[in-house]
Amino acid sequence: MNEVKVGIVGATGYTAIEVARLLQSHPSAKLVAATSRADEGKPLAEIHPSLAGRCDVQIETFDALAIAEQCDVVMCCLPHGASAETVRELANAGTRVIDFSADFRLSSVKVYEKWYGVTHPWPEKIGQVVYGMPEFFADKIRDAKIVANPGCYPTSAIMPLSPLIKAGLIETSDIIIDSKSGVSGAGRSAKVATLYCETNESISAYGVGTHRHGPEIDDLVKRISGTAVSTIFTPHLTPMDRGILSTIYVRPRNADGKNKLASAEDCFACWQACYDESQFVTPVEHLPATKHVSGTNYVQMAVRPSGDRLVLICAIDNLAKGASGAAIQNMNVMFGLDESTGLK
Ligand SMILES: NC(=O)C1=CN([C@@H]2O[C@H](COP(=O)(O)OP(=O)(O)OC[C@H]3O[C@@H](n4cnc5c(N)ncnc54)[C@H](OP(=O)(O)O)[C@@H]3O)[C@@H](O)[C@H]2O)C=CC1
Ligand SMILES: CC(=O)N[C@@H](CCC(=O)OP(=O)(O)O)C(=O)O
Repeated sequence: MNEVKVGIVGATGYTAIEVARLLQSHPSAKLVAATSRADEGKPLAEIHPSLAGRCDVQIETFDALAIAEQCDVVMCCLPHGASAETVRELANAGTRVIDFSADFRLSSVKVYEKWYGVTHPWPEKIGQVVYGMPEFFADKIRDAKIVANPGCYPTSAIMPLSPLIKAGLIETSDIIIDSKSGVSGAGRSAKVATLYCETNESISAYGVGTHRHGPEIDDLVKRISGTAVSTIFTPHLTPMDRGILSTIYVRPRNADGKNKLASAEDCFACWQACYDESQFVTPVEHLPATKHVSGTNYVQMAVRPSGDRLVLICAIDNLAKGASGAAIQNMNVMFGLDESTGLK
């Protein structure tokens, strides 16, 4: 097929620069348009100097029809709440959209409105948009007009948990997810909590019991495994640029009528079978670290016994498999390319 023409809405943020960077080495896709409200008229490379000399796209003001005319697909990199209306305008204008926000990820409007504290502008679409995790939903992504790109923390929990729940190897309640993220996860817009002086040499928990990614994890694990789960999710901000490490404490079950509890080896074998065909998800023997996957679309996961529990460790890069890498992977699936094109 012809080169896929890509636009970015919200082009001055962190996920946008990662999309632009990945597209520089994509053999079958090209960045052709970019928009932002504050920096209209400037070269994109002026906002993201690492693009100097290799990207001549100028930032435009957002106009759905103009963007749709230029692009086969638009990466909508706006904050949740602001994204849904823009996604609707783009879809109505006839282009395909990958939405980076959480506006279409959940199955229920009620749950969305409770956790996000806003009225959804396009509620009838909730539950109709495919979740952009090709490892589980590639068939629907292929023909989708709109794809809801997964959340970063949820990716690091859904991928290790779902196969184990589906195989009945672990209990569905009493799952504790302790996650740590680099500061780029909070986006580029200045917030006091993400300033250097606040984050350097310090680790802090936030959103304890209230973080909006808890319901996303439970919703997706249920959709993938067919079984309802109830998790406890606590995120932490750590002094790194990028990366997420999730440490997940679970209880093993007696699987398949066997009268012994599932072992770490059983879980590892389950992951190997589930992700046998995956080009990015890698069960590993070592304990994964964020550095092992930094700047890549890979997911590394390991399991260890500890007391009467099993401990799952999963590492991703929040800006790659946690956002822009996943979006490129989704785009590849949508346009009939090998899913790893431009990502290896
Ligand atoms: N950072 C990460 O690791 C991840 C981020 N995401 C999600 O991806 C999306 C983008 O995140 P990220 O790149 O980090 O965000 P940033 O804060 O870095 O950038 C946001 C972009 O959106 C534009 N924008 C901000 N507010 C509005 C608004 N109200 N209406 C229209 N445009 C707006 C900004 O430009 P301007 O103000 O000039 O218009 C900017 O270009 C978010 O939904 C985020 O939750 C998902 C997974 C991981
Ligand atoms: C470190 C940090 O602040 N992380 C962000 C989550 C990252 C993100 O962008 O959220 P979505 O994946 O849902 O879009 C947060 O906790 O809100």
